[in-house]
Amino acid sequence: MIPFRKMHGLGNDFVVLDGRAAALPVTPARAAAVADRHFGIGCDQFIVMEPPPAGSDVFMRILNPDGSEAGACGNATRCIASLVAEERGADRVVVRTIAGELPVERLPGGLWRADMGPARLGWRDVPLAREVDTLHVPLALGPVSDAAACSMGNPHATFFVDDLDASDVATIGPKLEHDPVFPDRANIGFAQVLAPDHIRVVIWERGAGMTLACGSGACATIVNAVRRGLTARRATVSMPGGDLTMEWREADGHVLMTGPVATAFSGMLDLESYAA
Ligand SMILES: N[C@@H](CCC[C@H](N)C(=O)O)C(=O)O
Repeated sequence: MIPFRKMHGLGNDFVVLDGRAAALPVTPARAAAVADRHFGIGCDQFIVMEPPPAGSDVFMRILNPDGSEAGACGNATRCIASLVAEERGADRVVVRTIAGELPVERLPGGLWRADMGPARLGWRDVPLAREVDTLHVPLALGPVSDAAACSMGNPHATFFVDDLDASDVATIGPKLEHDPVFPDRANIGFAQVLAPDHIRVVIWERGAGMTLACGSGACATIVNAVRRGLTARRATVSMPGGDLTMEWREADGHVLMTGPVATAFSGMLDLESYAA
């Protein structure tokens, strides 16, 4: 039996395993089975803490409920950083993912600020299947068109809409996720600018579906909104699960994300009882 912790950031929820002391028998199929909300524990992402490479405090492996691996998960970055920081009595830790190093610091009021790294804006970075302007990707389905794309260590596309409540994200999102223009698929955001410092967004997550919040999606939203001249570099990004405070820093192009972390419960998991 393996101890697990169920955490979330704004309702974007995670099963967290600690594989730092010894390797765990994690496979994509087992992660998918545990993430299943009816036959497993249920989560948006299955997270494994692994020994830290040099220069970082923990390695965070991110698996989606379909078993695919992701390079970034903003909400889990804050959660895992908070665990390691508590262990060490530290206020600042560096989380490493397959996409890079993410420094995270504790702020007053139970908040954590993650430096999510630079937004990558080239078509090969996203990646897109062919050379197109990432600020105006020629992609349209039903009522939405003209996506803005970027990478936050994982691929994102944002559609700016006039009325988010009229957008059928759950129907359109999966089709856009699998559009051939995204060779690695993509997380799809539907964003409504409310004010120069406030955006609402709902994200259809690659490999996961509808989630209450997506940290890397909030990063992509502010980046694409600024690139389109729709908002300032600092803004609140509101999602169904709550708000993140975002900044796309001018000096170095890094995206800073501030928000809460929470543990819902912990328990023991018989991982090997799931088919590998
Ligand atoms: N919930 C995450 C993003 C998780 C990964 C994503 N589904 C992908 O495959 O890229 C976040 O908070 O950023």
